[in-house]
Amino acid sequence: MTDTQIESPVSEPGASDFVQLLKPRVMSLVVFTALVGMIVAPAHLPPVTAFTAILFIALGAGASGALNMWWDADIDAVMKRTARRPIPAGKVQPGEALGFGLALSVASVLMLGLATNLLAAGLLAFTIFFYVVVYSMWLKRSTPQNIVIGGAAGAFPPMIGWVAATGSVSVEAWLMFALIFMWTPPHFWALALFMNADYDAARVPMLTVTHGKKVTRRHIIAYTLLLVPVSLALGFTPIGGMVYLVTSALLNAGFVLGAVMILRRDEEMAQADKYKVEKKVFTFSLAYLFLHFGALLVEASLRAFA
Ligand code: HEM
Ligand SMILES: CC(C)=CCC/C(C)=C/CC/C(C)=C/COP(=O)(O)OP(=O)(O)O
Repeated sequence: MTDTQIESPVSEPGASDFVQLLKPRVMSLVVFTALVGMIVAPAHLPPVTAFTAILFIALGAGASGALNMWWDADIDAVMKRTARRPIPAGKVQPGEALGFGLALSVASVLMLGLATNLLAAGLLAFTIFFYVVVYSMWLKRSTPQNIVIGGAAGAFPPMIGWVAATGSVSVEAWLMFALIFMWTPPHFWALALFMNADYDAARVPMLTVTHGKKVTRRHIIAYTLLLVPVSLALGFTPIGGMVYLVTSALLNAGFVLGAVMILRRDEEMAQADKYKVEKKVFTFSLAYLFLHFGALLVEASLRAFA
């Protein structure tokens, strides 16, 4: 982190500033995917243990968000989308965010280990490390492949949920990982197409900045096409089924269509309608992931009542 443009504190930080450090909106999808990973697993935890485990996975994810905001405060201060975050806004001091993030990281890993098992705790620790050190500190500022590799961090939560319940990793857990891993690039690049100015100003080497939007549009369709077989494959495992397969086929058709529309547009067309299609595809990407995991949940309930 460098010491650019971070205002000195204007007031005592409030609880809501610390909640913001946890990146709660992104956390919501992390918690949901972890919960589904836990519920669809073949072994089940007692309800109180399951609730405790999800709470600590959520806190671990939040802790990594706080550490990311501590490290990226200089970038966040420059970007319009992030300038009002607690550190650049001067509401929380960098040292406070660092202490908060470290304390929560240690506590969440220890507590998950005590509540469930060592492998789940180890995976949570590795995920926090991957997001903070590998993605934020290393890749984000050094390569346009940052989000492709770094996206692995966001792909671990369902596997952590699964391992918390079963104590081991399996093909289904890897496929849930692969689904999020392949989904992350089109999810992020759709957004980068209309947020490019922010990354350009902050000199973050996102693909849109280093290779331009035309190349990014091509990358979106390529990764979306790779996502299709990966997402459908889950439907043929013991946690899949017809409901999942039909849902996945429809969602994939929608995502591929969106990616094709993005590919066929140039910058002039996108600017003319204020990136309407790119914005829709970004929103659709969130629904895509949510509904895939939702369909897994439906399959689990059908099995439970069969
Ligand atoms: C390295 C990988 C990723 C990058 C670079 C990325 C980037 C972003 C960015 C920049 C936003 C806009 C946030 C805002 O408006 O403040 C966003 C939104 C979002 N992302 Fe991602 N994302 C990544 C992976 C993920 C993963 C793995 C998940 C969950 C499984 C996720 C869930 C979400 C959600 C739920 C939102 C919407 C939040 C809102 O309502 O504003 N993202 N993402
Ligand atoms: C269990 C656990 C530890 C999970 C956490 C992993 C996680 C949610 C990773 C998601 C990656 C993510 C939201 C990147 C945002 O990029 P960015 O940080 O560059 O975005 P920004 O510009 O909004 O800060």
